[in-house]
Amino acid sequence: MGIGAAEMMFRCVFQGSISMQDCLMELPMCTALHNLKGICLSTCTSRTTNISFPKKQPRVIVPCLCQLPDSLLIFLILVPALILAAEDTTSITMTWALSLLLNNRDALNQVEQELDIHVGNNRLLVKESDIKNLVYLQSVIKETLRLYPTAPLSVMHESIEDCTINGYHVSTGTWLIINLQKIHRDPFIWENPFKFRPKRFMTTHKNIDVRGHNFELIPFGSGRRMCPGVSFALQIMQLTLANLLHWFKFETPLNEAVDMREAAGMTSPKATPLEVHITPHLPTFVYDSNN
Ligand code: HEM
Repeated sequence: MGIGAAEMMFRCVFQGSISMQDCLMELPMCTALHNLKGICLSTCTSRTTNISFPKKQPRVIVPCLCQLPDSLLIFLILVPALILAAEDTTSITMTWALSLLLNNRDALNQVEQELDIHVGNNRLLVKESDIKNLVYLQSVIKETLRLYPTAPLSVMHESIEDCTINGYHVSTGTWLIINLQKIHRDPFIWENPFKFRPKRFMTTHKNIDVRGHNFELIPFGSGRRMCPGVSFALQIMQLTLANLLHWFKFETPLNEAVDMREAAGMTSPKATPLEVHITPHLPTFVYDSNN
């Protein structure tokens, strides 16, 4: 595939530079989609030919979508879009969190201690109700999202009317790209901005959260188009990371530092795969139990 499916959708939705048909041609070929793709392609072709687009407007996806039946819309567009938006982002963030912890063994020890205290080593599952007690782990996730926001340049927005922000005139139709990573590493806001210090969210930045209210930390964006998956993402990441670190002891091969180089793209995955050695962390009988 010359261009990623996500990027295709992006260009289709935001720039109108690629038609919906081309965009759908690039969707991943999972079995369900393979069968449904043909239906959608023909549906789109027949439906879009009768749509008249305003002359000056680029051809965008929304008018096409509005004409699809709801069920088709959900299965062909919303479900893949949600999978695209949800899968990469959470797995990339968890990989960075684990990498940061492996390069900062004190922090890793602290997470393990917290789990020992609040979950204990005679219980297998960390439950949702445990998360409120795992404040250090929550801070680890926040600090990871600060240093490695999954969408470092967020998502492009376009102003729909002239406005003035902080004395700067912004005309209608201006494209706005926010450099989240730059804001998250601003030395005027964050002391030692490049250091991994989860504790800052328990002390100096205790009241800063990631839900779009504090503009110094907006990995999920802010305002009416901010990420609707924020609560789900935080819950999944906290629960998954807590369980992984509770079940296993993580180490790097030969105890080497993890390579923290980032790959380029709309999202920012690690440039190289994360390799770890895992060994059981709990007594054997706990793994045999179901609790
Ligand atoms: C670490 C996890 C995640 C991060 C960092 C993240 C980040 C973002 C960002 C920065 C945006 C753009 C906001 C803007 O335009 O200002 C966005 C949009 C979006 N996200 Fe997430 N996201 C994550 C997980 C998820 C999950 C789990 C879901 C779904 C279950 C999801 C669904 C969406 C959708 C549907 C949009 C588009 C919203 C719109 O345009 O109105 N995201 N996300």
